Amino acid sequence: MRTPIIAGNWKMFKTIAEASAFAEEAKAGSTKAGVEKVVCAPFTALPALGQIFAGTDIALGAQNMHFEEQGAFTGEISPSMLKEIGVKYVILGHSERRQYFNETDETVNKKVLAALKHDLLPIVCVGESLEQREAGQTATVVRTQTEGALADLEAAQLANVVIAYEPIWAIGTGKSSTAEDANETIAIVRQVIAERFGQETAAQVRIQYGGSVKPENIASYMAQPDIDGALVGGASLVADSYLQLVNGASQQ
Ligand SMILES: O=C(CO)COP(=O)(O)O
Repeated sequence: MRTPIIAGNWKMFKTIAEASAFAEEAKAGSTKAGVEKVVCAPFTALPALGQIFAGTDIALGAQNMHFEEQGAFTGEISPSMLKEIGVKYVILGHSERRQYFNETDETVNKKVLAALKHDLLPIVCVGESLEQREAGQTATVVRTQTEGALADLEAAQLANVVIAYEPIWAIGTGKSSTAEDANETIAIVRQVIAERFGQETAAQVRIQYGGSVKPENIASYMAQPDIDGALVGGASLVADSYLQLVNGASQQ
C-alpha cells in the first residue's frame, strides 16, 4: 500500500524565527501515524527546523537545488549541502520555478537524477496551465513533463520518487481542481509511468495533488483511488492548519 504524504511548500515565506515558532507548535500537536509529514521550507530556515523536528516524524524538505555537486554557480545550493543539514525531500520542477526561473524538463531531469544519487527524495511537480487545459492539452502536457523528468531513471529508483500533480490554474487561486478531475489526470501520470517502468512500479509510486488544498477539502482528494496526499502552499503556513491536513489525510 502507498503511504499518504502531506508536504507543506512554504515558498518564500517565514524567517527563521517564524519557522521555529511553527515547528514548536507542529511538533507538540503531531501524533498521527500512517501519514508521512514533510515541511519544505526556505533554505535559511532548514537548520533550525531540523533541530526542532529531530526525533519527531516530521521530515525536512527543500524547495529546489542545483544538479551539480559544486562549482561556480552563484546563489545555488548543491545536493550534498542539503544532505548535510538533514534534508530528506526536495521539491523539483515546481511550476513557479519553471515559470520564473526557466526550469525545463531537461534541467528538472538532471536535478531528479542528482537528488537520487545523493539519497534525497524528489517531489517532482507537473501540471498544465489554464490555457493548456482549455485547449484540451492536459494529458499531453503532464505526459511530456512526466516522461521528461523521469528520463534515464531505472524502475527501482521510482520507489524514491514522489510526483505532485499541480494544475497551475489551481495554485494560490482558491480554485481547486475537483477531486474527480485531479484523480483523472493523476491516473494519466500513473499510466505514463506504467508504460515506461511497468505496472508494478507505477502502482507503488506516490502521486500527490496540489493546488488550493485546505483542511476543508483534503478528505475529498484522499478519497480518490489514485491520490496519495497533497503538496500544500498557503494552508501549510499555519501549524494548526497543517496538522488538520495531516489528520484529514489519515482518516482514510
Ligand atoms: O503550489 C502549491 C504547492 O506547491 C500550491 O499552493 P496553494 O496550496 O497555496 O494553492
